[in-house]
Amino acid sequence: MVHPAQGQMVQDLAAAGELGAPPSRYVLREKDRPVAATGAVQAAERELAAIPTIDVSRLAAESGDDGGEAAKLRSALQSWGLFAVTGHGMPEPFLDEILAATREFFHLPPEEKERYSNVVAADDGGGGGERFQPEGYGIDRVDTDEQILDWCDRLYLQVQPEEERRLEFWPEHPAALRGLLEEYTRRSERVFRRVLAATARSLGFEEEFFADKVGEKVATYARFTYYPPCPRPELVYGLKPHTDNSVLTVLLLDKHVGGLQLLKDGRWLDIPVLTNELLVVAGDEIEIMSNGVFMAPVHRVVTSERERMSVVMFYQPEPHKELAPSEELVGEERPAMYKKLKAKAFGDGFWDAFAAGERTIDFLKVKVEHQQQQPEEAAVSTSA
Ligand SMILES: O=C(O)CCC(=O)C(=O)O
Ligand SMILES: [Fe+2]
Repeated sequence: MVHPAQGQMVQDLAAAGELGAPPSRYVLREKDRPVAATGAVQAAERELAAIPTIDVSRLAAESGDDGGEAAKLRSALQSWGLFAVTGHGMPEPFLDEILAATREFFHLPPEEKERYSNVVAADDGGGGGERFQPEGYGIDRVDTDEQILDWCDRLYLQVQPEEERRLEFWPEHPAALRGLLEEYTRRSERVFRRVLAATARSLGFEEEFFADKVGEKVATYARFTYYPPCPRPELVYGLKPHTDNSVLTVLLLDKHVGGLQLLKDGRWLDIPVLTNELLVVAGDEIEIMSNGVFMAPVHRVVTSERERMSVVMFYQPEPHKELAPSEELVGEERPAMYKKLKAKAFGDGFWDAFAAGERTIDFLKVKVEHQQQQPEEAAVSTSA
């Protein structure tokens, strides 16, 4: 069974024109609305985040002398949960080509994109019907009438391991897209591997510390997101607040239009538009594996009157791997903050959690409830 709203692409809505305001399905409750919309009037209220930058080429230093870059990485992950990446070795024209191909894909006629639809024939025998699957082109999963929908369409593809690729969902047009995606998959994984190794080193572990827990055949998913121009950006989310289902996420952002925001110390900050830098974000799985030393930051996307794109790579552990706080990071001072579960169970839970607007860690009740001091006791001790 597929929810009737599943078939409505945001891009088609936006293109129908004369759209005075987004339909009610997209309109946020007042308390959730992004206060600082992209209009000039509110510009003064917006706060551009001075995010840390890490040079990944320095992280590779074999001698171990990286000029303090790993220490910087640890501090960036602990205070921000994300950072801009330089030294990734990808030439700017290459990144531009990927964004251009993404734009070209989303600008194809609807019937061309529908060939890769994430609504497929139900294969449960008998009755026909359709079902939603994460892979392919469309909107994110709609579960209920009440769910407020995000102002974006996306193409979601598993790119690794290679034998898991379902090429029938890889667009044939524009012709350059497949090759670009293959090349980007290779290059982006190098960034992921380097950052993961340095993350381990920054905690005093061997470089393979996290890599072994993740496995050689990381499950990698590419998400191409298209945020159509929105007539009333202050009423909707491009993408609702969430943390990523990943160990780490590597993002290639639109070079012209901002919109990504980070929740830091209770405030939403704008991630600046980057040019030749990538962005790395810590995901739920590193939060669990590090026993909360690194926390996945909550982020969201706000829209504007201009279209926007991003190409995002999610790196997840091999599905059969156990996801758990690393023993070396658990002790009397720091008891295990998360329960053990299979990487696949966590990954599957993400989609239910995302549709419900919750963090997977909360939705699946992965946090361990530690005995807290009772409020009465606290009151007694302070008044004594
Ligand atoms: O489009 C963006 O800037 C961010 C997208 C994002 O957070 C995601 O795909 O998980
Ligand atoms: Fe995200």
